[in-house]
Amino acid sequence: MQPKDKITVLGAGSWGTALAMVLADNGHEVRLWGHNEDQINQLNTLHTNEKYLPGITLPENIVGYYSLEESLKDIETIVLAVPTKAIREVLKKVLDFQKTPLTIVHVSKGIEPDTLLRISEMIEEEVPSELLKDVVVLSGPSHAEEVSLRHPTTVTVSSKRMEAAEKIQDLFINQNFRVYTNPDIIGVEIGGALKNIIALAAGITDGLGYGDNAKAALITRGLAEIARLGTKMGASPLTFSGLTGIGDLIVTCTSVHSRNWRAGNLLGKGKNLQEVLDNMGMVVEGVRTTKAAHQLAEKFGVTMPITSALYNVLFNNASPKHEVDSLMARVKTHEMEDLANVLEEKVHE
Ligand SMILES: NC(=O)C1=CN([C@@H]2O[C@H](COP(=O)(O)OP(=O)(O)OC[C@H]3O[C@@H](n4cnc5c(N)ncnc54)[C@H](OP(=O)(O)O)[C@@H]3O)[C@@H](O)[C@H]2O)C=CC1
Ligand SMILES: O=C(CO)COP(=O)(O)O
Repeated sequence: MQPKDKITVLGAGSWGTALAMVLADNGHEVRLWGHNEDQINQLNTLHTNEKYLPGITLPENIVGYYSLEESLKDIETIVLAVPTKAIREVLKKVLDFQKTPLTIVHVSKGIEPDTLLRISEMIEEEVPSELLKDVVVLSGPSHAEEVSLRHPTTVTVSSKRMEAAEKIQDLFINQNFRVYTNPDIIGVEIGGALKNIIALAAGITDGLGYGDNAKAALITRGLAEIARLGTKMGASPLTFSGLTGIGDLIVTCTSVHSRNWRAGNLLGKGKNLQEVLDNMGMVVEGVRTTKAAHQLAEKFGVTMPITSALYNVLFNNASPKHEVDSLMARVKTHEMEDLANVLEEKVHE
């Protein structure tokens, strides 16, 4: 039997709450911190989080905290479950109180525009090394709505130190929530962040009424460009055929739970970006990540046609249909570029 731990989850949105439920199901003492006092009161009195997981009853061993300081008392492990753009702000507040080293498990999916840092790198930049024991990422095909119903789900954890990843694997794993390890932290973070771009694009083509051929093309060619950039950044190509690569890409491009797919769908139906984001009520990470990936593609000299097309729709007011037409009219090319290069070299030998 795994020893029971005390864990604080920072961020009482859909994913923070669903992961708190997994930890509570495993018998841990779970503190769920959120910055909305009414929501925390509801959590402690009614054991629900109606805004983010309507209709779900939370286990009673999840205790809501509005005071960040209280929530961090005697804690060695935190799960950071806020949108990427809030990470630095929340970490700065944590550092106002924290005097002992933490293991930080981050579960967000994004890349920071302009700095072009992955989330583990942002954490390492914000938290002084003497207060940071390990950074672990948990990622994979896992919509909060289904995790909260205890439907079978698989995810992957990764860290620079495998013992740290294995410890977090033990904290979360149970009959409904299977956790794998993978030593490739770059690949795990890049796959999780960039699949949101392709999910926005898949939503757009669905909104345009293009159907399954277009979606299959986006998933496959999307994975090709994610892997092309990821390997240039130091990831293992194999990671992209795993849960945090193709796995998360499939779920996000095909599920009605996906906020990125839903936002894309509305854009494809002709809605304006600001209107879509204002009405979503939850984070749509792919918008910022498209900006970051566009910058990364330039920095690493990598061709990312789907990302560029989406960038034009989101930030240059381009028409989605025009961008799809342009993608289809690109200069003809090989499907397997690396294989084609090898074969061409052989012909010339
Ligand atoms: N939902 C899912 O199924 C999954 C989500 N993820 C990732 O998890 C991360 C969080 O997403 P998710 O929980 O879905 O997002 P939600 O939009 O559901 O919730 C975000 C939560 O973060 C809170 N928050 C936002 N800004 C701050 C801040 N500055 N300080 C404190 N709290 C803040 C929000 O509070 P408020 O309501 O007051 O705004 C809300 O409670 C994202 O990176 C997402 O990609 C990963 C896997 C699955
Ligand atoms: O990452 C997710 C599922 O694995 C959640 O995706 P969305 O943010 O698009 O809902």
